[in-house]
Amino acid sequence: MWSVSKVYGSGAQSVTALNNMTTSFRAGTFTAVMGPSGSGKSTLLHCAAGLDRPTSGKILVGDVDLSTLDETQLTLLRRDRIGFVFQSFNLVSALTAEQNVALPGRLAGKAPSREQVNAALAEVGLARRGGHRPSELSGGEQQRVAVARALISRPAAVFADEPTGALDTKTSRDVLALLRNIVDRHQQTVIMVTHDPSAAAYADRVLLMADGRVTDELYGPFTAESIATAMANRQEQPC
Ligand SMILES: Nc1ncnc2c1ncn2[C@@H]1O[C@H](COP(=O)(O)OP(=O)(O)OP(=O)(O)O)[C@@H](O)[C@H]1O
Repeated sequence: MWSVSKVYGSGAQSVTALNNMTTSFRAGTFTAVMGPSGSGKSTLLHCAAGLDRPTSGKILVGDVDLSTLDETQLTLLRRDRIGFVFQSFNLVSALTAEQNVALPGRLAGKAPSREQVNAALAEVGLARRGGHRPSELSGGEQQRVAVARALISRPAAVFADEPTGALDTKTSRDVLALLRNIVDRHQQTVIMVTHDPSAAAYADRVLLMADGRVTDELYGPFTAESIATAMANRQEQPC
């Protein structure tokens, strides 16, 4: 994305969520996006994933300039090339876990086989829960169904917004290991917003944001401590 700005509202009420931001996400890598509340992390994710349009600037997914796409084309691009693991934006409540996992493929006219669906659910440890609806699953299990859905359609990029925010430590580690796995084994690209240094430690790179811009980039391998220390040091620096 190049020189991207996103302004919500207008006049005195306007909020600049992204301020001339330029960055890129290399294919087959795992990036964590961190920064204080309100720094623009979710807005970055939504714009980069084609869920929202920037006010100005250019966003390329592969060689496609998102601003040249109409709503239908944008929907198709999201369906075919992008996976989402969002807390608030997850599963279709009327469908079973199996049906949720199969849904993107079915919508794209490439319905996965029962074996593929079962293999994806087994990979996230839910082999026996395929017949259950989201309301019958815990938060962590629902999140793992969302990861299975991202695994099965093999989108080029997977966007995750606080994917472990509501999970306990053990379940968080499982979900993060799954995200790491889709990068290492399948060369998919993962972009994850998190507040948690131990979640960010699974990434190859950490983007630190403040006031709608990238203020720093850190490169792994990381530990939770190394990220926490780097963030604390930057906060202490005078502006
Ligand atoms: N729909 C909206 N209308 C008006 N302002 C908005 C809207 N969405 C976000 N903002 C504002 O844009 C700024 C960036 O928001 P964003 O959600 O991207 O931050 P964030 O870094 O993800 O924050 P958090 O860590 O709290 O989730 C904030 O000041 C927020 O209040």
